[in-house]
Amino acid sequence: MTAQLIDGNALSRQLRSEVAQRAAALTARGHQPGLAVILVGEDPASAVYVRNKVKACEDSGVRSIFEKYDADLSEAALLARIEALNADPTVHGILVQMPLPKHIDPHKVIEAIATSKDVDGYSVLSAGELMAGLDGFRPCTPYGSMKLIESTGQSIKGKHAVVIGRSNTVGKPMALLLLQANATVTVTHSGTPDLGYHTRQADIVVAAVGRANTLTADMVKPGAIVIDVGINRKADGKLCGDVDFDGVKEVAGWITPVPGGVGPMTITMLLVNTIEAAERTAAR
Ligand SMILES: Nc1nc(=O)c2c([nH]1)NC[C@@H]1CN(c3ccc(C(=O)N[C@@H](CCC(=O)O)C(=O)O)cc3)C=[N+]21
Repeated sequence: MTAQLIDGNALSRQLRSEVAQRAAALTARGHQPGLAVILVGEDPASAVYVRNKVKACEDSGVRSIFEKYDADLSEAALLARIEALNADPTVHGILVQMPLPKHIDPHKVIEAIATSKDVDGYSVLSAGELMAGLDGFRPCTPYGSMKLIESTGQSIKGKHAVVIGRSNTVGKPMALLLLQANATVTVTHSGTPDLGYHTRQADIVVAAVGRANTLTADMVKPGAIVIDVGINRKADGKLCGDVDFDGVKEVAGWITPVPGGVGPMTITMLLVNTIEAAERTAAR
């Protein structure tokens, strides 16, 4: 193994201890930060992530308000719950776990969340703020991925970063954050004919497609930083990312594992955004 492991659990512990201090300070002033987490339906993976989020809140002194609904909950009922949470001054962040059942329009739901409580950073306004270089909540997965890249100590400015995937929640905001950090950014996707042609030139690769073995050793420049956002379940039930970890770790300079890389950092940045939201309210 030539690559250094970028440990998302270790970085999370470090950042979450800062979150816990800020939460304690807010609580002492009568403003305990609160995060509402809404789960609709029985998707088993969603149940795991949501449990991890609620546990992370408890460990950091953030109050969690967990609401679980049956898959047949109506869209109107969900929107009404969001309205109530918008109006609740003890709730600083609202997260509706995706994916939602087919009969509920996720866009409508996201836009119903007050921008000041959009700690997922999924709303059109939050996306616009990121695009315009304004302060606002950044989506947690790309935000956490930036922290993982920064943790290598390597400067991002002038580096060539290649993002694989163009989703609204990861690929697109990731490209914007890398641009903001003065990287030269290439965004590739399922319609890119020769992915390796691009990734071989990359100093930083962020893989976010949701398909195992998308990035293999022959596609990586020696010494590159490789961030694996993928979460795929293998036939044996184990998790793996989009990167062929065993092959790529022999070529890359730095690499994130799955699990233990981006996943825990997604939750950490959710906590950071929630604290930020609570601090803004307390300052008013
Ligand atoms: N409104 C909304 N916000 C989200 O942030 C959101 C979402 N919906 N829907 C699904 C995705 C996925 N996601 C993960 C969070 C934590 C882990 C995580 O903790 N992963 C652990 C392993 C967990 C396991 O064992 O399955 C790790 O990588 O080490 C993974 C994935 C948040 N998402």
